[in-house]
Amino acid sequence: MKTLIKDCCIIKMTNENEIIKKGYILIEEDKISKIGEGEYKDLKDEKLNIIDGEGTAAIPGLINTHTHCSMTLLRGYGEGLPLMKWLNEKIWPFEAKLDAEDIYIGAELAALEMIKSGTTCFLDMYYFEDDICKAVGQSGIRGIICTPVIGDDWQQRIERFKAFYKRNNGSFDGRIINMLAPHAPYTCTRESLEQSAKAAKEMNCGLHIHIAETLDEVETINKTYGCSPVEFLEQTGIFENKVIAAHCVHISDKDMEILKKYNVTAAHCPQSNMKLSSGISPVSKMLALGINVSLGTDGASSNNNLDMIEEMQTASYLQKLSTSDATALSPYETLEMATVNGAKALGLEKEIGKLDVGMKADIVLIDLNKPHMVPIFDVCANIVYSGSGKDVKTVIVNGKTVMEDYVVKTMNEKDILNSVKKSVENILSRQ
Ligand SMILES: N[C@@H](CCSC[C@H]1O[C@@H](n2cnc3c(=O)[nH]cnc32)[C@H](O)[C@@H]1O)C(=O)O
Ligand SMILES: [Zn+2]
Repeated sequence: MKTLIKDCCIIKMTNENEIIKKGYILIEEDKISKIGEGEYKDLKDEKLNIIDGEGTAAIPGLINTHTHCSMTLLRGYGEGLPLMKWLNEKIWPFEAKLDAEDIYIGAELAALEMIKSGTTCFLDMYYFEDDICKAVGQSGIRGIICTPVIGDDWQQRIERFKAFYKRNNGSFDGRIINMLAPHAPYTCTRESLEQSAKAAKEMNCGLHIHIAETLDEVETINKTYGCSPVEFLEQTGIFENKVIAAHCVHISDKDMEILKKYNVTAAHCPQSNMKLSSGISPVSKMLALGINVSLGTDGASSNNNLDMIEEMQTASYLQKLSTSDATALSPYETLEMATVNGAKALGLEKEIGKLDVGMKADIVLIDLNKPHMVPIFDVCANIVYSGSGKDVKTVIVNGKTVMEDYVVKTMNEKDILNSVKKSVENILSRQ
């Protein structure tokens, strides 16, 4: 069965000037087979499932390149603290009580929230990874699910990763991919970082890590190793792999040169950085230097949601403010961070991040028939500045419709919300 989306505005993300005012997208199997202006002509010969796109804008599914999915269970928990206090005093003690079932429910909640706000692919760093793969696989979206390397049992974790990777990488029609995630330079030892780098090379997979999130971190690393977090990580061999580095807030010009040299992607998380008072990442500067910068929400408890449209708005406004330049991060450039750059970060640029013939059909329809969305002088500005995840009407991933006309088809929303309540009650009752 083929699916035709008709009469929608199409933002292909192939070129800023290539926005189709009214056109169609034809989907065959998991891919886009035709895309064009006006009406699709060969209607009569084909059996088509038709989605009326009138009054919507089609964009590539949004790509969240840094989150901890089941932290949805910690939404609103541990407010008003800076990173280290937040982790040590609130988050880590809470996480110590979670079991596989909690993580599964938290991941379902995250997937549901992502679908409803237009995210079709995300990069995740959380534990009970097998359960996360299952929840995400069943939800219909794409997930790059990592095994975290943190703490004293890092050797076992790296070994665990190898078996985990064999079990899950490429599962659910290729929608699940696995990477290894050494947590951060201040929670990993030199040896555990070196061994993570080695394992990733052996498995030919990517690495996901937090880098230079706070000044505290920079000071700690400087005291311990006499250099910056980025310089230290270069020594460990981490950057000889595909690396997605969350945050990159406190980085020097020299650090940026290193990131550029190794093609490291910086996954910018502006709302989390603002909320934990971590600082402002030099995004415009990195982009000008040719560093790939993508976008992430971070976990729901430092944000407090997984809405990538809101995140785009924050990213753009924050660069305008911090550089004193109103032209900084235009709506189109910000959309690029959440689509094209995200795909590039993950090594999936030939498959997702753009709407074009031969690309996977990961498509989001944004509702423009709303008071806050008219008039339309610049459709990208309407989406990034006037819109939010709540304007996402229809979502297609890998050719399958996971939400149509605001109704999620792959998950039972009511059941999930009930399970979350029960799960949190259980967690709080544990010692
Ligand atoms: N403690 C678990 C989970 C590690 S996953 C990643 C960890 O990153 C934590 N985390 C979430 N947001 C941030 C952040 O912004 N910076 C650093 N760590 C974070 C999160 O709470 C979680 O503990 C284990 O032993 O496997
Ligand atoms: Zn994080």
